[in-house]
Amino acid sequence: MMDQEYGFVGKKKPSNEPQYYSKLLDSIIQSSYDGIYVADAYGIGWTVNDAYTRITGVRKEELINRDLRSVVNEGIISESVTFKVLKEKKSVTIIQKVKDTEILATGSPVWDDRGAITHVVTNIRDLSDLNFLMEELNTSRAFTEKILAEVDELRQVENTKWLLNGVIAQSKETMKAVSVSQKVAKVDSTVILTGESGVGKEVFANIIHLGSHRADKPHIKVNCGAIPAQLLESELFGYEKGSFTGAEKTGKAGLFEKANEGTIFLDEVGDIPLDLQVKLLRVLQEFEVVRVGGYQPKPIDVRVVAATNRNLEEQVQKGEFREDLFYRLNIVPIHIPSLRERTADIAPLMYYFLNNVNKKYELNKRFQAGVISALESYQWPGNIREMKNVIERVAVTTDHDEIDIYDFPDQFIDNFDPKDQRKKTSYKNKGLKEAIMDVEQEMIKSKIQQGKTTRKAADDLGISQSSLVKKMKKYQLSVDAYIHE
Ligand SMILES: Nc1ncnc2c1ncn2[C@@H]1O[C@H](COP(=O)(O)OP(=O)(O)OP(=O)(O)O)[C@@H](O)[C@H]1O
Repeated sequence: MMDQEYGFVGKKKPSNEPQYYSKLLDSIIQSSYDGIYVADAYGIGWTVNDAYTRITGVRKEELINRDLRSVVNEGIISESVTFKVLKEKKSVTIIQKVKDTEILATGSPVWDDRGAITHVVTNIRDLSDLNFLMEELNTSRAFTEKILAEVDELRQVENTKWLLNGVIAQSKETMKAVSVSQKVAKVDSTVILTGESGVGKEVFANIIHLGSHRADKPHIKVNCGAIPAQLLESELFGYEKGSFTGAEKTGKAGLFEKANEGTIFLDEVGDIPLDLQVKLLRVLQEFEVVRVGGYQPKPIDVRVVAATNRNLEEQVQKGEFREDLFYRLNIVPIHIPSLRERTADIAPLMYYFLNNVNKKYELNKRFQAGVISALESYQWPGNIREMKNVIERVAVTTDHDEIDIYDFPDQFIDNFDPKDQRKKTSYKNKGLKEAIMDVEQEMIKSKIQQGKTTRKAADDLGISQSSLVKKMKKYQLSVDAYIHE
């Protein structure tokens, strides 16, 4: 059965003769890819394989039956691992020089039944082979690191896309504010966002919080102007039990405490009454809060982002805002321009809000040609908030799908000058190039206004999707605000 298992059936069984094993051992030693050299307990060379000669260039006759001491003395090998093994009575690995080749030599003792060393088997490897492998490993490690860094970068870009998802930034002015916000998000400096009501200061506060290391910690938003002055202190800093009538029995943590480890967004900071401003200044200086009715300061780790639509410098001059608090808040000021100052954002914002309403209410509304340019010249006193609301209102109240300028409230129509519109589309006073560009822009706008995807619009216009996207960029028609399938 065993014979069958091992494939000896019909063949000659291996001999038990010592010569047979000696031959077998020799062929095992010869078949090794590593160099093998065996010496006896006296340091006399016993056998050596061809790989040893291949690696070191030392011929068999220089080693076999020769005392290793003389081999070392003749400088054939730099030092003997065999003698080290014989001395230390254990396996030893050294780096050895054999005829100018650096090799890694591992010597291992062979023991007899009485515990004496009879031979030392030395296994050698060319270090240049190993160095080569090491280099390859390092190269492949460096390559892997590069790939990982690229993956990280891509992930970062993805995160940025996600972060900016829903934030339209087409104009240079808005892009600059976005880029400063993203930079400042990485550090803990106090930021003050300034700009008229409805320009998107809260949107920028979100960019800062979400881009910071505090992104998964609380983001507490306080509209300081909306909370009655007498309540604001206890809202911001909390109160101890029984500190005033109507207070919760257990006391209450303030918004600063709730924002611990995260970000607190102090909207309308210019509305904070003077007496509270002192307390806020202390918090910003010491980073600790004392609850109303309490004495014990509590340390807090909060990043402060403030916003105001007032002119704080003017308020300081009038004595309505503390100068020291102003400088504390004004570490990184970011001004968000009004919509009038960034007209390049108007068209993409309009499409963006109309798309949102269409999706939300399953509508199919689109702007009639001319509506966008009329709205571009509107003054937008209420900024983006006004635009968002008016587009939603017009989209849901009109019966027809094509939104006309006359569907907008009166102040928009008052602003709309049809003669001016005609002038805009009259090419008489223009050069050929300019007139062609105007027609091109008008045609693209009108296709896009029909709510078409860039692919469909490109088909209709008889150009490729990529050249449509290029042209949209050229005419500053936001590409991101449109659908691309
Ligand atoms: N760049 C933008 N892209 C898309 N939507 C925006 C953008 N900026 C603002 N909005 C939208 O406009 C509206 C008003 O923005 P937000 O509340 O941030 O303005 P604000 O400056 O903080 O106003 P206030 O001074 O009154 O607090 C919000 O619905 C917001 O989502």
